[in-house]
Amino acid sequence: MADSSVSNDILHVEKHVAYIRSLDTRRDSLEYWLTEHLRLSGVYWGLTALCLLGHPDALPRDDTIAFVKSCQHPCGGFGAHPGHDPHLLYTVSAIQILAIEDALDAIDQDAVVSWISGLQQEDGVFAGDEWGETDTRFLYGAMNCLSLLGRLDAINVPKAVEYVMRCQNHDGGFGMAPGAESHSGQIFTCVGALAIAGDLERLDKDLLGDWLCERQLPNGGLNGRPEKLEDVCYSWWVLSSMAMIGKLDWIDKDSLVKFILRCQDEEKGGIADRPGDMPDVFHTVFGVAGLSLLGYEGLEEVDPVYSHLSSLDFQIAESCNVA
Ligand SMILES: CN(C(=O)[C@H](Cc1cnc[nH]1)NC(=O)OCc1ccccc1)[C@@H](Cc1ccccc1)C(=O)N[C@@H](Cc1c[nH]c2ccccc12)C(=O)NO
Ligand SMILES: [Zn+2]
Repeated sequence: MADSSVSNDILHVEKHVAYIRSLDTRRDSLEYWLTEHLRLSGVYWGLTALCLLGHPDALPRDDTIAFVKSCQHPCGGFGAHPGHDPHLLYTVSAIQILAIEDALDAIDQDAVVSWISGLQQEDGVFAGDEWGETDTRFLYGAMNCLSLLGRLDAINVPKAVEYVMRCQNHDGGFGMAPGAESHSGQIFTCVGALAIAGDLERLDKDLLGDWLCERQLPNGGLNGRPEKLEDVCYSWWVLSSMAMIGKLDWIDKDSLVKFILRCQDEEKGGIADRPGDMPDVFHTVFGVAGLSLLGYEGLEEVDPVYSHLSSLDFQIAESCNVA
């Protein structure tokens, strides 16, 4: 039960740090074992949240790097956990963790690069693994990874951009494939891919900005598609896309900040998808990242393209001028 004495009009930084640090110790919880298939992403979410909250050293750096290394397969790709098959989703998380820890030289980078470039299809899109399912999420993941490694030269970027533009809908949004319905998450991946490729000018920014700001509901939260419920993580996918196209001021920032703060569990720490629900590390990182983008004081700056610390920009800038 929410303790009425604790207010939810401020960010309870220390509670969230303690919540994240407690995650790895709760091996008794069913949730811990049910999320093994997401573990490497979970480490990325926890580490990024701690960095944005100003506590980068709260997770043991050497253990984190050792865990990431233990997930890499000889083929170069990473699984979500030792023994899990390699997939682009978890390879993205692995490279983002190592970039944040400034430990990219701890892994076989050439193997990662050749595995990712091997996933690009004729039409420019990427498969998530050798089973061949394609999605703009994987195209963005490949661009994110390779630009962090300074190896965008290893893939056909113009072909990837051409595929993304084929996914643009008449409402200005993007879906997971050509003709698929506009969806805030897929918009984030398509706009992020164009940003990394340096091709943002190909977007219809006003039409897309209209679609994105219509995601904001009277309660201040944002949803992922028309008629859907508000959700903290969708607030992030919409907000970061708005930031990338320079239309952040089209959002009512004050009511969104209040919505995210209401989603906190002010006793146990952590942020949920909407007020009153159980918090999890995924919504915690995207809630904090959203507050950072909205300029909430005391938070480290977040990079909307890579959804992690903007202090890594020097690396990204270098790799981008490779494109
Ligand atoms: C697999 N995931 C999802 O499907 C979530 C589920 C959800 C949470 N709240 C409402 N639904 N949905 C989600 O991430 O949708 C956003 C999205 C969708 C497509 C593309 C990009 C972002 C979540 C995990 C999860 C599952 C269940 C409950 C809470 C979190 C997830 O891992 N999302 C991925 C989506 C994603 C973001 N960037 C990417 C780049 C490449 C590939 C995937 C992603 C992620 O954030 N990776 O770091
Ligand atoms: Zn969510």
